Amino acid sequence: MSDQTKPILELKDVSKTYRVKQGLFGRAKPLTAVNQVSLSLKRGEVLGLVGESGCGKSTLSKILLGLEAPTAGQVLVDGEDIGSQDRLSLARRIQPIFQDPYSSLNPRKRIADVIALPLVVHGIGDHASQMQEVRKMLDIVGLPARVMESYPSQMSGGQRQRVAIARALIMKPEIVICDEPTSALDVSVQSQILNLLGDLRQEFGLTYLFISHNLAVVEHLATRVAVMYLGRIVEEANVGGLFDTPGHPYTKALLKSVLTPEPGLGVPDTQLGMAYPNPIDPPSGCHFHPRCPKVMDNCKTLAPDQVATPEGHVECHLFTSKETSQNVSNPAMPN
Ligand SMILES: Nc1ncnc2c1ncn2[C@@H]1O[C@H](COP(=O)(O)OP(=O)(O)OP(=O)(O)O)[C@@H](O)[C@H]1O
Repeated sequence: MSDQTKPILELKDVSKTYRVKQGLFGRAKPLTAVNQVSLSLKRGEVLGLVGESGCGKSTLSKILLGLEAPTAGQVLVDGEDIGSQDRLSLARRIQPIFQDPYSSLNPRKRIADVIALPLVVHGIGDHASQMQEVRKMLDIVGLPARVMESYPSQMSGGQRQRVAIARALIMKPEIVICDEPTSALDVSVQSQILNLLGDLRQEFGLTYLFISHNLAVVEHLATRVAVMYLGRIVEEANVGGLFDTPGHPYTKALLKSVLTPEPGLGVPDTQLGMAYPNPIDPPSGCHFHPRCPKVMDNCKTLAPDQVATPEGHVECHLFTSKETSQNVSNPAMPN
């Protein structure tokens, strides 16, 4: 039996830099989408990864699924580097559920074939046993067996997301990367899918990386939360701590955005004024400083170090600066 206390998923200083050409004759410039990210998930944990559009969430999920190679750093599953694993063993360990089930399901395939696809691709079982597995999975996700003959276009958004969940679980993975799994759904259907994901986690002991720009959705499922800004994890904490005593000014802005109307829709309205920076030309010092309501002089020139907090860690000069030394007795709460 595997060691339950050891991390099942570990990212060690993972970075991804693309070379991006600007204009027809421009020279390619580096764009760092993921910048020295370290994360660790224990079996059964749900780590929520939150941040605005463009912060690097999807790039990180592609790295975890083996769809992109990191430029630097290591991803370990059960202590093994994913770079050294073949596609089948990786697929047996990590499976994705994407945002828009319509575009991630082949519209020309019957639901039975959509769900069986991972088994077919990896040559697992014969047709009869694959169809038996599909029936089992449909039952698990709460769909009747008769939908096997249907096509994605004949199903509702919620039903399609159940199909996507069945397809992910048919490989009996240990880890599921849920990339905005409810953002494309009506608010009423969102909670049904979140409840289903919660139940499945209990039943199968799954570990989730739950990616979302919506903290309200993350609060529903996550045990811990990592907040990402311009490729870096700027704060990580247990879910209760992050919501009760957020440390980073960016986390506070994201939390305020949860209170805006229609929390499930669109990108968060962070009320931070300036637009999100372009990662091809990141601000100096702390990348958040041009938008930060608490900006200090050293924020403009110095990148903040990671500081431990009672709940996790944070990267912000408010936690290290002499200007806030009066708060050092409670480093989670500079005002
Ligand atoms: N293949 C690529 N080539 C060049 N730049 C890329 C590539 N993929 C992503 N990027 C850039 O990397 C940054 C992070 O993108 P990413 O899609 O990971 O962010 P995100 O947080 O998932 O955003 P969204 O929620 O909109 O999907 C963006 O500036 C994006 O333009």
